[in-house]
Amino acid sequence: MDNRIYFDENKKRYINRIVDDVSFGVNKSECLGILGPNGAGKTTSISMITGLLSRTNGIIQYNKKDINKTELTDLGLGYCSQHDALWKLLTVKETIEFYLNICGYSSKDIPIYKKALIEACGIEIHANKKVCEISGGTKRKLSLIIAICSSPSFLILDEPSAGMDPFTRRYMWKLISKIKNDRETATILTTHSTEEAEALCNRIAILVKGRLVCIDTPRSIKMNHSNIYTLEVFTSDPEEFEKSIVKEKNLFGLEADETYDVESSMNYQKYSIKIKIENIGRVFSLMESAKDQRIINQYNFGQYSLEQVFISFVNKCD
Ligand SMILES: Nc1ncnc2c1ncn2[C@@H]1O[C@H](COP(=O)(O)OP(=O)(O)OP(=O)(O)O)[C@@H](O)[C@H]1O
Repeated sequence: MDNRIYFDENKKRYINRIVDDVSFGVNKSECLGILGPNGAGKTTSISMITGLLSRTNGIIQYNKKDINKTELTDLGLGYCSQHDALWKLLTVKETIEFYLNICGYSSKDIPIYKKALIEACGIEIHANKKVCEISGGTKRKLSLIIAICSSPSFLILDEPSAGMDPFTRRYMWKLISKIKNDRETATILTTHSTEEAEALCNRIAILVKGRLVCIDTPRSIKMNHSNIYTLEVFTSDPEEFEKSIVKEKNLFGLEADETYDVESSMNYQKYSIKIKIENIGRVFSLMESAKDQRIINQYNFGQYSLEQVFISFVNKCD
């Protein structure tokens, strides 16, 4: 049995530790992305970091202030939860005014900040609509406005762009990056999207089954897997390709004890292989000649993307 599931004699019930041995820090002007599959423990981690959930072990500090010994309002924290917590019957404007009020802005300043926030998020045309009348993407933007309206030093975003179309998502990415750079905000965000993590984050922490399996810059994560390549082949005769090109010609220049992974479907083969750099030219030239001989129709050969590295981490932990 997993040692994270144990029986608590005092409470007379089983306890399941969802997140285990997770430790990291985030600097000013830095964005750390927590990347993980469904159920990895991202929201649980964020909930502990923001004090919404208690924890059994460890320390959480904001600028050396312990979260347990400091008033939440003194931490300088802005939080955007995964689920939009908005009042349906307030308008967008009224919602922003309400939060600016709570943050202590004067009645003279509120209209100025409200206008600036609405413009920054590009939601001017929705400003007078009720929350129940705006789309999911606009609700996410409004939730982000609420998180940033106190000008926080620390910004925590749980899947900020969930449910957004690619255009809105990119707009949101620009906005989050601008906040981070202009206000030197330390940001933590969770995401399933390697594209989002790469676009926004200075460092990425990969969380699988409640454990950190990797934390580094996107470039270093990819570089550490830079000897892994994928070859996609479109062919009407996969068996012939496998026999005459992969095996007989030793397509990947592998030693006798080296192997490759292959996924097959009717007209398609996908190989994942560790390749020595000196064999890369060989793959291209053998694939071009296979194309000339009509053994294959088309191919695609390249280095592992961040997404493939992420999938490989998740598969290794299965
Ligand atoms: N209140 C709860 N009681 C018991 N188990 C819970 C509770 N909340 C979450 N879990 C479990 O904790 C694990 C981690 O959930 P969590 O929501 O943190 O994952 P996540 O990485 O944020 O997932 P997703 O990407 O789907 O949002 C899951 O197995 C989930 O079933």
